[in-house]
Amino acid sequence: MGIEFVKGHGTENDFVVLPDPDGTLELTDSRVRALCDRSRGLGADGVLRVVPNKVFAGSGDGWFMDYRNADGSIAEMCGNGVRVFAAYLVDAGLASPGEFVVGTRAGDRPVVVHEDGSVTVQMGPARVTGASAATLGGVSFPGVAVDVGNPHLVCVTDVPIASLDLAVAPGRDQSMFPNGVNVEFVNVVGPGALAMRVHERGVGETRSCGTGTVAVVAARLHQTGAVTGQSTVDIPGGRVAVTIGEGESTLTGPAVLVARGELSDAWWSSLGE
Ligand SMILES: N[C@@H](CCC[C@H](N)C(=O)O)C(=O)O
Repeated sequence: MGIEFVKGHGTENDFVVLPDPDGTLELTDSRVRALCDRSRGLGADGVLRVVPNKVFAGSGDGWFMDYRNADGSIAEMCGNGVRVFAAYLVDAGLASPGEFVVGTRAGDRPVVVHEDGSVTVQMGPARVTGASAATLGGVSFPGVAVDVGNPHLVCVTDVPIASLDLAVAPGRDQSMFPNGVNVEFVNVVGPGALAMRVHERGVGETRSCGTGTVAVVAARLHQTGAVTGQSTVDIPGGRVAVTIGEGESTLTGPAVLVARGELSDAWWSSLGE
């Protein structure tokens, strides 16, 4: 019997979900790259391995989201991924609708799966850590560095984001972001309304980044001298709502399960370990 998978997305940031209740799946970097490849695999921005906390961490109840970027690298947190992960747990009967907690490398993330299928995630603190700049096409974009468990550089600009070429990774200050960074370009489109495009570390341009949307709202509030507030964020894949509180943030948006199936054993084995 092949390995079970589910395909899903959150505002078109898409994932292959791999249930691994015994923690026995050999999820190598090369297997992640093959799964995420849109020509030779299923195609996705990342992989969400579903493993019990007690298997992953040796203790605890509930489930751990073992997130991998499309290039096989590990990231601390994924805001769209955790919504899809929560929707999968409910759909699979592994959690009840309503409130529960998902384990991540950035810490526990309480989630609420709503009746309409949207999911609210308590994303933890969004910490402004400094100022930096991204370069794109020879142009320097001043930015605000924000840590949402993973690193972000938020560049609010008057240049229309639709005009930017994000096919290549923006340049960054290597000493400030030695492990890479997710870079967001943001236009202010109204009071409490932002629009964003993102180049994700380990992936490339994606149609949405949940941690990125939290980072841009925190950065925009910081620029305007505010500590708390809320905003919608439009991304190419849809819209999410973000609230920044004192030392806490929440993200609400859709989570869609698209398909389920089995990986071919022969294909999986051919990828090696
Ligand atoms: N798409 C995600 C972020 C995934 C991790 C990121 N690429 C990183 O390396 O930090 C999201 O929705 O937050």
